[in-house]
Amino acid sequence: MAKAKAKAAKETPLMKQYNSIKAKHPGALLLFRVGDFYETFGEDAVTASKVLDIVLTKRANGAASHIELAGFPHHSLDSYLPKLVRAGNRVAICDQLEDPKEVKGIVKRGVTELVTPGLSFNDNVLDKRRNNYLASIYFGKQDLGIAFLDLSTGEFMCAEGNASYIEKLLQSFSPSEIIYSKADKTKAAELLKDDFTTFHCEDWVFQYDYTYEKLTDHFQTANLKGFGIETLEHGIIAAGAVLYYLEETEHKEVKHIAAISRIAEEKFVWLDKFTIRNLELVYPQQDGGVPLIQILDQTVTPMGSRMMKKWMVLPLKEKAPIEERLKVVDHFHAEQELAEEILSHLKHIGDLERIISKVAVARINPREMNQLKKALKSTLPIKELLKKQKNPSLKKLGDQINACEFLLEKIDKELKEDAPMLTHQGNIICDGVDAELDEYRKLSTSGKDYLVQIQQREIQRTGISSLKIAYNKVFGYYLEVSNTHKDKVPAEWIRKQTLVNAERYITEELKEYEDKILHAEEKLVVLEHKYFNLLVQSAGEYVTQIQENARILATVDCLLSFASVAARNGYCRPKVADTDTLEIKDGRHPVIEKQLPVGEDYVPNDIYLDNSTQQIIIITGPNMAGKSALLRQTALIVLMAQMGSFVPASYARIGIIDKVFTRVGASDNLSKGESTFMVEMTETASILNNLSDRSLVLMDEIGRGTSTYDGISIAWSIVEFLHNHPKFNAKTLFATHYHELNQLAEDFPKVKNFNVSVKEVADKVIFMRKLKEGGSEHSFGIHVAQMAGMPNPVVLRAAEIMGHLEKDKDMHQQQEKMKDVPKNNFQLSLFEIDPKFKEAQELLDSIDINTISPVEALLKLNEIKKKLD
Ligand SMILES: Nc1ncnc2c1ncn2[C@@H]1O[C@H](COP(=O)(O)OP(=O)(O)OP(=O)(O)O)[C@@H](O)[C@H]1O
Repeated sequence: MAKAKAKAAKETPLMKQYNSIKAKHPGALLLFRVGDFYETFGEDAVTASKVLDIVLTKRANGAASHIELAGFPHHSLDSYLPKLVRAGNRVAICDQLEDPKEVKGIVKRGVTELVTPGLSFNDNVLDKRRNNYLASIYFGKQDLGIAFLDLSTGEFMCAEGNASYIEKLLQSFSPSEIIYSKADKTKAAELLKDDFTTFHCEDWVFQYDYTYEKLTDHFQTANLKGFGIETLEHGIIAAGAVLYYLEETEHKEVKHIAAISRIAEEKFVWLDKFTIRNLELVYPQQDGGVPLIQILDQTVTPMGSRMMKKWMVLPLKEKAPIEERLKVVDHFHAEQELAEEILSHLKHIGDLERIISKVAVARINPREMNQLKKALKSTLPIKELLKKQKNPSLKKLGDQINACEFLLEKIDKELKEDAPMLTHQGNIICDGVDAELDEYRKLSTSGKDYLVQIQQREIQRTGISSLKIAYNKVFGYYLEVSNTHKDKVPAEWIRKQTLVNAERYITEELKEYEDKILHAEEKLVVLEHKYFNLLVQSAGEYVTQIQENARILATVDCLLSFASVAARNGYCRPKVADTDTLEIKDGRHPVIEKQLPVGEDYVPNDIYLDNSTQQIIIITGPNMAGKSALLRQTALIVLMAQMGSFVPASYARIGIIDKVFTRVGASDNLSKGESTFMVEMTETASILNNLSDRSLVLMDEIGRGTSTYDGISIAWSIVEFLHNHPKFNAKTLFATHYHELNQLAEDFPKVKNFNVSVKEVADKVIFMRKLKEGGSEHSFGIHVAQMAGMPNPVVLRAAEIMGHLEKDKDMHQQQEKMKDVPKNNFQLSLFEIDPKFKEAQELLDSIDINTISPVEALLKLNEIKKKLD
């Protein structure tokens, strides 16, 4: 203790101040403003020098010792800060809170912002085409609450549900940072693995009353009913914690967060986390892969691109909104000229959504304000064009746009077109806004001319032909008179200095101008700053309207993108219906068809599925035949249709799907210590436990990860389960190498066999890629091995072994054997499927038939009925 005190006493005052600020922000790298530099000390300096590649030095810390030091000029903050944040650091920016010129001794300093990966306004930290979400998770007893905030756009949402729903949302929104309560460290680690940057807050933050109040205080509402989240207890806790975290990180100006919404689970197709990944909707599974979004996203504004990402992970499942989107796409598709014209204006809009957020938090710079003007200017013609359309949705969108003409005019009148980025550079405000400002500007630019005028006038008045006006630091501007003209100096001039050949004078007029000139620049900066801030304030009144404009423009951008992609790629408008049939004619894979070598055409295929005659299709065919492509393209066509996009097919009738499950391809969990087979079974189990009557299930090579017999048996029993399910007829595409599974179609009427055809010509396989009815007889693995360039001896030897095995009785009779599988062996126990059946069974078991009265029996029956409802 005494030692620490002695050490503290020896520290320089600056380091004392540093240490006290640093102690308040544990876990953050502190950028400490000293003069024109941001300095880092100690371990922070070591980190900063490594991440930023700047020099690490040592500095004497009073008599205490030496300390590491690394710094950079303050104007480089914008380029260095993103690097620090992207390297996973939380960065506290500590600024000087007083003007050093006006303070004796040490200036007051304080943290003005804590930039974390999930909370940033900095354009260099943010990716234009992606939302930057901070997530907050509350672990309830059973369910979890979750909230997402994009501080850069003001978008704020919450939801609650079981762990798998939360996982799905995390996968969909991929937040840059997640906060949770300290007490839930273990649960969080289990849920989040190492996949996210996390931060834990104190436990007391995650309390219902506190968080509820935080939200109502922020939104200035009596309750949360208007946002539709009043009953989301867990969601509220998570969302309130986000607001606490904003305060903790010094984000106090957040009025652009004007609302919170519920992520309406019931409106969107359920895509489990494997499916979003397996179908490569927004991220490729492997480096260099192409996700679907790359094909569909031809948006021209950043907010359009961000909205597109949301549409991709949240496809709709209600007919009306899907139809609404499709009709607009159809309209743009038919009216290419209109589409082109709107696009030409949209291209000038820029990131209106993020710019208006910057207005709300007063972080906008003059150049961005000009971008806002440009955006408003381009909004107007878009509004007019939309209003003129016959399509009612477009008309409505046009009406909803607020052109903010008053603001546009104001910016136009007050802000200089070529205003620089930084306010202290001046040249921001137009002439005519303020007379005082105009005068200072005149003085600062033409001040020297005034001096020349004075000089000329005085030469004429006094006859001192060699009269000069000059400047020095000691007494400012002066008149210099050579000794020959000394006697002509007027009486009112004040002599300041005598040189060998000349004398120097000042005059009252000169001093007045000097004062004006010298301070003009300074005052100009202050006044420009003032009028710019007033302009920002005026724009601040339009935040909600412009946020709404941004949303509308983003929607139009996405729909235009769908239309242009459809035109470019020959897609057709799907028919969506509330039926249970799925019919696709000449379907193609939207990504693979783009990647085929020149001259090779994608072979289109038909798919038909329904719940009563053809519920499950077993697709056999050799490796490389195109089975996986077919499975994926079916799901992608369904999802594209339900996003509101046209689809790669000649005809598509989509009975709306509410859940898509995929068990496709090898998983990448191997590195996390789970075997391929275990992963496969976990994913399959999750599918079978979550089915619905409108599900689309894709299973590719189930059972590949284990021995043949195991694999066939598991695959067989899964198909039986899906077929015999007492409640749900999930439409299923089942791709397999095991031609033995073709036997299933004999026993189960809703199972049909198809194969992706190949031709064998002179010992070679030609892939026809055509889906045909019927099973296939054998596999073609050896031919594919040959195609892959396997050395010939290996191929020949494999063929030899195969011939030998085929002779083997047991193997040869496999297919025969499958015929003898005990029939209807599955007898799905109702009670295993749904817990409510179990409860009903328990009630039944508890009845003693011998003693129960008729009335009691009726009551019991009623109770059982209720349980099963
Ligand atoms: N309909 C098609 N038209 C043209 N090319 C196709 C078609 N379907 C697939 N292909 C091409 O064939 C390749 C292999 O297809 P896919 O992966 O679907 O085969 P597979 O039968 O699932 O094979 P495996 O059993 O080895 O996984 C694809 O990458 C694609 O390039």
